[in-house]
Amino acid sequence: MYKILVTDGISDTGLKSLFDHPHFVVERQPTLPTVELKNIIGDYDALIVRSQTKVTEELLEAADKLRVIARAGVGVDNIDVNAATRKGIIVINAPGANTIAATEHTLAMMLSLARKIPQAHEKTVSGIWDRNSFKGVELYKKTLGVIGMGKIGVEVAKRAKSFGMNILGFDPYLTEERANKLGITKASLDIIAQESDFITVHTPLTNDTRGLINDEYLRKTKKGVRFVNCARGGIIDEKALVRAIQEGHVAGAALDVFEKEPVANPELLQNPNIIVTPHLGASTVEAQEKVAEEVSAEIIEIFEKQSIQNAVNMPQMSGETQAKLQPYLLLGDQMGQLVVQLLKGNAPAKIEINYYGDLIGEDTELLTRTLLKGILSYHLSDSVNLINVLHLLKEQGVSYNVQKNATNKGFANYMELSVSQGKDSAKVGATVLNGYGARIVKINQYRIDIKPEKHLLYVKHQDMPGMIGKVGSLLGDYQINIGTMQVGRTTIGGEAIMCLTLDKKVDANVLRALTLIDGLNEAQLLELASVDSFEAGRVKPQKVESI
Ligand SMILES: NC(=O)C1=CN([C@@H]2O[C@H](COP(=O)(O)OP(=O)(O)OC[C@H]3O[C@@H](n4cnc5c(N)ncnc54)[C@H](O)[C@@H]3O)[C@@H](O)[C@H]2O)C=CC1
Ligand SMILES: O=C(O)CCC(=O)C(=O)O
Repeated sequence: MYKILVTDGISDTGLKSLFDHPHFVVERQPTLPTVELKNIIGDYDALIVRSQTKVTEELLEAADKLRVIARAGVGVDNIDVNAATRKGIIVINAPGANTIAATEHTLAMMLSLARKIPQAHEKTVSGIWDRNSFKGVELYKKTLGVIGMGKIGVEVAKRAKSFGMNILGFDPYLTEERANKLGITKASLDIIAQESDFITVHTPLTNDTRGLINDEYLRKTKKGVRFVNCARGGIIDEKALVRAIQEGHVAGAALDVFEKEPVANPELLQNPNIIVTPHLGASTVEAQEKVAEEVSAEIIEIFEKQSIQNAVNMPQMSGETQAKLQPYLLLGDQMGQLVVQLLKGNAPAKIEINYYGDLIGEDTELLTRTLLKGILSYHLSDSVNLINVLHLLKEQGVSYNVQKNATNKGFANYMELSVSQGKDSAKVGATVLNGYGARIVKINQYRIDIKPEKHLLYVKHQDMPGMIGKVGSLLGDYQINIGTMQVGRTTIGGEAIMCLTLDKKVDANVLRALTLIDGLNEAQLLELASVDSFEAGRVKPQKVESI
């Protein structure tokens, strides 16, 4: 049974799939301050929040069982994603589920700003019939600058066009071709400043966008410009905005989000040219049901099928790429485990990953993380997962390098993993053979061909007659059945290897007996995760218990 804590106002209808699920217990709490939440968070496997609950590092320190933090919405700036990543906690969100709500709110705010609707409403309900103070402006034929042409920015632009507005768009990812398709003009921030009558921002709050609209930018804008911010407080510098409005350069602003929420700044709240709403962009019945539905479905997928779709702290990839990588994931994890054992339990200081063949055309980030996780899990066991593996590597001071090679290694696809620590090094090469599945085809300098199995015996010996028979009969004496046996050598009569798959684990006595065989230099037992303990989920190659 998994325990889910839901804080903030989240739709019950949207949470139905979790409430109805026999493996989940859902408990609700109002928005709680960190000190109170800290006392209870240790009991829960997942936490669902909107934007009010602050998921801080301090809170996460007490979250010993927590596997998933779900943001029922888009922006995750109320969650310390880095701290969650360090703890290996998956952070998911519901991108797109509230796009229409935020888009419509932006349009509502722009129209309200243009026509002074909130001010007129307030005066009318107070009993004053004033038809002179609220002359507005039209949107028709005006220029709208949209900064951030992501999901919401694009939908705002489409709707604003239907008002007869001319749209200028700025986004680092906006291409000329896409702008043409949307019927808008791709513009620089400076052009937007010089030509826009209205400017609306739709970016996340990042180091780049904090204070994007500041004194300097405002000075470049057209006199009488109006601003809308339904994205994140802080993208527009509030003090600079108030100054520009007081100076009469900016005609007004409509703000749904603030540098500090709840907003208390009287300069904003008492300015007659600034209209405000309390972060209501996503507050529609439809959006709230949808965000809750999406995160509930995703939580069920993660816990039941080990599959993650919208993790903020995991590489995003298409379903097609996930499907293509799937056959390599278990193999990648096993290669990692194998190579670190070949290093005789030393922790590697350097890791090299090389991809060849079909793999060079794929987004291999997930596979790389899987290989690295396989290595680190040998020493760090369950504390390492695909979320925190890069962080843990950095913390351990292990460097890694990934290369995609155009040269051919004789297989349609091939990956090679090398590790080193001082003078010691180890290498494993593997491929997935069409119709035959995964194969380890190289161990150190030796070519072999083995199907990865849970129990492997790796033997180094002199290349001389009778060795295979001696090893085989000794294992037989101990009632150990051999699945497959492969030999490899680089020179006739030189050092050779044997790699055997065994039906059960051999103990230290067997290893000692093996090393007494004349000509046998070394025998090492290697253990790999079995297919069952890997549970090949689409993106989660590990049972959630060991995330
Ligand atoms: N007021 C509310 O209740 C709501 C607010 N939001 C906020 O709206 C914002 C946009 O959301 P979506 O469109 O869903 O996100 P999105 O991820 O689809 O789009 C964001 C866009 O901003 C662009 N961007 C990033 N840095 C930029 C920069 N320096 N200059 C220009 N563009 C930049 C990105 O390239 C991306 O295209 C987010 O901050 C989100 O948190 C979203 C929903 C509701
Ligand atoms: O949950 C909310 O109401 C806030 C929505 C929001 O700001 C977001 O999704 O980024």
